[in-house]
Amino acid sequence: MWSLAVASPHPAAAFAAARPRRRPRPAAAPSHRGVNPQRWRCEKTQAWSFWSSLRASDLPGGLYGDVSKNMLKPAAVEQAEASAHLPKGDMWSVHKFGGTCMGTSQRIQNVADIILRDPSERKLVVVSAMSKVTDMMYNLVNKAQSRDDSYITALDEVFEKHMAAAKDLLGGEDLARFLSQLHADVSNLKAMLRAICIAGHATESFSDFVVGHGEIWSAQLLSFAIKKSGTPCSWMDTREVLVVNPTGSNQVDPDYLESEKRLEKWFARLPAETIIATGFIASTPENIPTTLKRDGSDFSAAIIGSLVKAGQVTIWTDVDGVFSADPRKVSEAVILSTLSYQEAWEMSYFGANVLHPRTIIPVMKYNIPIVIRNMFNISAPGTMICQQPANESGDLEACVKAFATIDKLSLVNVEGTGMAGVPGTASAIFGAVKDVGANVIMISQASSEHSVCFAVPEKEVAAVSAALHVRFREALSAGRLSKVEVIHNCSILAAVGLKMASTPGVSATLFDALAKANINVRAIAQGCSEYNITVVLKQEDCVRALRAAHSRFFLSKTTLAVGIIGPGLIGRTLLNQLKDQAAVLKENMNIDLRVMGITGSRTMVLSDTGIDLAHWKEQLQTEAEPANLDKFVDHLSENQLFPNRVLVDCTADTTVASHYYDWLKKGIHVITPNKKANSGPLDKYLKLRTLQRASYTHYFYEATVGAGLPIISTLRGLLETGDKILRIEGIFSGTLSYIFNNFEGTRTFSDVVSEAKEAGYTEPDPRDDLSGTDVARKVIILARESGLKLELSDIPVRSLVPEALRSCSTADEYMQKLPSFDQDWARESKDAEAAGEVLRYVGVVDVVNKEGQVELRRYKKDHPFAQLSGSDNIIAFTTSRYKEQPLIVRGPGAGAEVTAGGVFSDILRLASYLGAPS
Ligand SMILES: NC(=O)c1ccc[n+]([C@@H]2O[C@H](COP(=O)([O-])OP(=O)(O)OC[C@H]3O[C@@H](n4cnc5c(N)ncnc54)[C@H](O)[C@@H]3O)[C@@H](O)[C@H]2O)c1
Ligand SMILES: N[C@@H](CCO)C(=O)O
Ligand code: NA
Repeated sequence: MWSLAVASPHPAAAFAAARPRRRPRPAAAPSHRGVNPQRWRCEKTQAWSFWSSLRASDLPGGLYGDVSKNMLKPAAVEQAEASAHLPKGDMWSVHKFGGTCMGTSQRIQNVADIILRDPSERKLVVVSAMSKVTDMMYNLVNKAQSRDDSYITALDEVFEKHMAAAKDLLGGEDLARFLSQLHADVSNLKAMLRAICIAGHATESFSDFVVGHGEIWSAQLLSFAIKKSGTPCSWMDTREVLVVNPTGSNQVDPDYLESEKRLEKWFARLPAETIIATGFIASTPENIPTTLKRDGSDFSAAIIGSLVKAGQVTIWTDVDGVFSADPRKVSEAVILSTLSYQEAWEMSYFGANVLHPRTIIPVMKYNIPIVIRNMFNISAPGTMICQQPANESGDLEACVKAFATIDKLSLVNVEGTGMAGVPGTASAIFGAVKDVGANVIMISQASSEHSVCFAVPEKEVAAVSAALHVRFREALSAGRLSKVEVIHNCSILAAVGLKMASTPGVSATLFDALAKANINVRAIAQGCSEYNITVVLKQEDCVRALRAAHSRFFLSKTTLAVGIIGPGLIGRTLLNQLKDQAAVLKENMNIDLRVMGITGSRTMVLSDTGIDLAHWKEQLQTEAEPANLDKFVDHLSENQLFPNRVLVDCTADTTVASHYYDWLKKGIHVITPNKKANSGPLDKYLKLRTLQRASYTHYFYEATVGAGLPIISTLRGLLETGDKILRIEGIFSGTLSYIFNNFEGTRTFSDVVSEAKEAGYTEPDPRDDLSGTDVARKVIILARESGLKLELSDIPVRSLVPEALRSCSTADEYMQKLPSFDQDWARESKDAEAAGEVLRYVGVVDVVNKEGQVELRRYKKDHPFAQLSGSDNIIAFTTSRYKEQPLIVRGPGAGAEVTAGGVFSDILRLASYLGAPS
C-alpha cells in the first residue's frame, strides 16, 4: 500500500495536530435530539420489512423473532436514556480502522487508546471486522450452501475468536453482556446457516447479513473497550442508518438524503459523543441488509463523514501515508504530507490503494480533509488529502506529487490516411472496442489525424484487434487504413500533480529524465485538466523509468549503477577511490554510486544492490563466477533499481573496446582510460562517435590522453567555443617522460624502464610505450578529436624497441633481454648531452597539414620540454586564439592515482549530466 508524502509548505501540513479543524457548523448538519419513541417504532418497522424480504422457506421456524430482536437491540439502545445532551459547536472527528488495525485484542485496545486520546468532543469511529473474520464468515456461507457440515465447527472458531478477544479486553458485567449477545448471535447464525444448508442456497442478502456480524462484533468489542475507561460510548449498527442502492457491477450508490434522515433518527434515540459504527454494511431502501461491496469500510467512513459534516476523517492503516511512488520499486519514495482530492483520485486509479476513488467523493463535496495514518506508527503525521490552493511558486518539484505505473498493457495503433478529416472514425474505433467489453486506459491522437492509438489491458487486446479488423475490413482493403497494429508488453508511467497545470517545464523535465535513462516513449497523453501526464513505454523499461523520473523530480539521489571491467592497477585504484569517496558523494552531492559488478578476464562478481567495496577482492576470490562479459553487461542493464548504468573499461583490451557501440546502443554509458576504441579503425571510431552524438548516452575517455590531466576536455572547450586548432605538440607518454627525465649519468636504460614499470606508468606490456605505439594512439585520439580523419598506420613512429626484441613473446622476456641494449642507449644519451641537449619523445598533431608524427627528438636544455620531471606530460595547443603563446597543460601524465582520478572525474561528470548538482 502507498501513502502520500511531499514536503509541501501548504498550511495543511500542520494538520498533524490531532484535533480536527473547527468550522462553523453547517446548517444542514443533522440535528441530534433526545429519544423519540415515535421514531423508534419507525425503525422497528423497517427492521421487520428487511426480515420479511428473506424467503421464509430459507428459515427455520422461530428464527425470525430472535434475529429481529438482535437487529433491533443494539447495545447502545440500552444506554439511550442515560446519554447526556450532545454538546454543540464542535465538529465530529471521524476515524476508520480496518481489519488489520482490529486484528487482535491488543490492537483493539490500542485503537481504543487512540480514540480516547483524540481531544475532539465528538468522535465517530468506523470499524471493519477483526482481520480474517470477513473471509471466515463468507466461508461459513459457502460451506452451508454446498451442504458441508463443517460450517458448524467453522462457526465455533468464529465464536471462539471473539470470545477470546472479549476475555482479554473486558471483564465483569461488560464481558458478560458481550458474551451473552455473542452467544445469541451465534446460535441465530447457526440456525440460519442450517437453513441455508438445507436449501443449498443463500440469497445475497442472507449472505450479507451473515457476513455483517464481523463488523457488529468488532464495533461492540471496541465500544466496550472504550467504556471500560469511563468514557460513555455507543455502537451503531449502520444497517439502521446507511441506505444504498445497488448499481450493478459490484457497486452501490449511497442515498444521502434517506441516510441523513435515518441518522437523525438514530441520534434522536442515542445522543452519544463517542460512537463506534460498523463499517462495510448498510441496507437497501427496503431495509434488506447489504454491503458497500468492494468500496468497503473506507467508503462507510467517507459517507458518514459527509453526513455528519465531519471536521476530519482519519483512515488508520498500516502504512505511514501515501508515498510518492510505489516504495517496492522506488526505495527513495517519500511520504507525501498533503495531496489534493484530485491527486488522491489519480493516484488511487494507479493502484495506490490507500483509498478507492469513491471514498473521496462524499468528503470532497464538503471539503472535509481525509488523513491517512499508520496505527502502528503513531508518530508519523501521515498524509492529508484536502483541497489545496493553486501553486504560486511554480516550483517543478511541487508540481509533480507522485508517480505511478500500470503494467500488462498493449497499445493498439490504428493508422492510415483515410482518417484525417473524416468524422466518425474515432467513434467507429471505440465503438468496436466497447462491443468487446474492453477497457480503454489511455487514448492519443496527434492532430495530423493519421493515427489513433490507445492502451488496453494485455488480456483484452486480442479481442480488440480482431474486432477492429472486422470493423475496418473494407477500409483496410481499400487502403484508407494502412494498419491496425498491436504493440505488446507496454506499461504506463504517469506523473500526477494538480499543480502541473500551467507550469511550463514539467513535461520537459519528465521527458529529459526518460531520455537520459535511454527510455523510449511509445505514446503520450495529457488531458487539458493537466493532473496527469501519461507516457506509454516498454514494460521492461517501466521500473527504470519510474525511478529515473522520481529521482529527477524529488531531487533524491542521482543513482548510477557501475560495472568495472579489468580490476588491474587502474581498476583497483578506482575501486579504492570510489570506496573512500562514496559517502561524501552521497552526503554532499546526492550521488549514489553502486558497483553492481566487477569482472576480470577470468572471474567476475555480480551484485543486485552494490558490492561492498571494502571486500571486493575477497569476493572476487571466494564468491566469483567465471567471467562472461555478455552476462556481466546483461546483469548491469537488467537491474531495475538504477535507471542509469555505466560500464567502466579499465582494460587495455581491443575486444572489450569493440563492444562500446552495442553498449551505448543499449543506453549504457561508457567511461574508459582504454585507448583502443578511439585509436582503432577509423570507420568504427566514426560510427561510435556518431552514435554517441545522436543519443543521450555518454562516452567519456579523458584518461586516454595525459591520464588525469584535462587534455580532452581542454581541447573540447577550445573547439566548442569556436577556436581553431593549428597544432598540438607534446610529451604524451608518462613512461617515456619518466625514462628520459631519469636516464642520466651512470644509470642504465633498462633500470629506468623497470622503475617506470614498477611505478605503474607503463602499459600492461611496456613495449606499447617503448615502441611509440601508445604515443601514436594518443596522437590519433587528439587528431580525430580535432577533426582529422587519420588511421594509426598514417602516423610515422620511431620505435625504441630494438628490432631483435620486437618478437619477444612476453613482456617479461622483453624486460629480461632489454639490458643487452643499454650500451646503445648510453651512447645516444651521451651524444645529446655533449651538444647541451636532452632526448625527448614527442608527438605532434599538425592540424594544418592534416598529419601526425611521433619522434625521438633532441631539445636544448632550456626548452620547456627539457624542464620536466617524473612522469610529467606536457601538451601545447597552438590555436587561432593561442597563437603567439600556446596553451600549455603540464603535470604527471601516468600513474595509478592520477589515472583512476581522471576516470572517477568522468564518472562524476556523467552524474552531473544525469542531473546531479554540479
Ligand atoms: N597506468 C597508467 O598510468 C595509465 C594511464 C592512462 C591510461 N591507462 C590505461 O588504463 C588501462 C588499464 O591499465 P592498467 O595499468 O590498470 O593495466 P593492468 O594490466 O594492470 O589492468 C588491466 C586489467 O584488465 C584485465 N583484463 C584484460 N582483458 C580483460 C577482459 N577481456 N575482460 C576483463 N578484464 C580484462 C586484466 O586481467 C587486468 O586485471 C589501459 O587501457 C591503459 O592504457 C593507464
Ligand atoms: N603508459 C601510458 C599510461 C598513460 O596513458 C604512459 O606511460 O603514458
Ligand atoms: Na586526460
